[in-house]
Amino acid sequence: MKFRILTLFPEMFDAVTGASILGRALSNQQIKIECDNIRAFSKDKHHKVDDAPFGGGAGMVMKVEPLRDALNSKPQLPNSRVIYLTPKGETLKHEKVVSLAKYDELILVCGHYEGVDQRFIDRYVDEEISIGDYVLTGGELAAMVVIDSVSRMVSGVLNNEGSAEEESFSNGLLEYPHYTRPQVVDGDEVPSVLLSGNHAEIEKWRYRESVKLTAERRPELLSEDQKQALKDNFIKKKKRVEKK
Ligand SMILES: Nc1nonc1C(=O)NC1CCNCC1
Repeated sequence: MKFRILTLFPEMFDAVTGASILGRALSNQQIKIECDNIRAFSKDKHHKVDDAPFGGGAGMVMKVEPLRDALNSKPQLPNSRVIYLTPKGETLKHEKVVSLAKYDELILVCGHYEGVDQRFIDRYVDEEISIGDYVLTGGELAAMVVIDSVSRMVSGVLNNEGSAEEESFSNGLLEYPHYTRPQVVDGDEVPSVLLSGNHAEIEKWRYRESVKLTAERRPELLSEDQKQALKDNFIKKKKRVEKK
């Protein structure tokens, strides 16, 4: 199993490679860990990898180009999977760990700041995974959890150590999609409402996107009112379509 990590802090992974079980698995070449520093792929003279969000709001968003160029800097193995670590992702559970262990290569994308431009996710990410419903300062620790839990499934890595228990939990809505400059990249555009400057509309759009995304991925997180609002909205849209 090869783990490739796209990160701004490769030095953080020294913590994993020195650990006992994983350290042994590395020296036995049962697993391989390779870090690519995203900042090295910024073409900006200040090595910028982030920018302000379209539509306003707090924080910064990671740009598409440095991430894309870091990902494309090496060929992917035939049986490879690109995973973005984010609270919006599917919560990592045992079944998922087992299924990830079947790949030859996992490419783990570690975000920072408010998140990553949605267009990178849409075009390059195979799967979004969360290690739990809390917010970390960066995706690196989540990547280490994936490396640790999946490595345990690689035959020969665990001699006779016990197996772990994982539980999931849930609260709140999933975040709306993020976008930042440039306005068009690889032909992909930013939703026009975010360029409107109409903060009331932007706020409504962001809430609707959060409820829509949560309904798709974590319906158990929705309150009864939110479920009813989605149903009402669906019926209204259906009636509008039928009238046309
Ligand atoms: N929980 C999480 N499971 O995977 N990643 C998680 C996370 O909190 N990522 C941060 C989200 C805010 N931006 C920096 C990264």
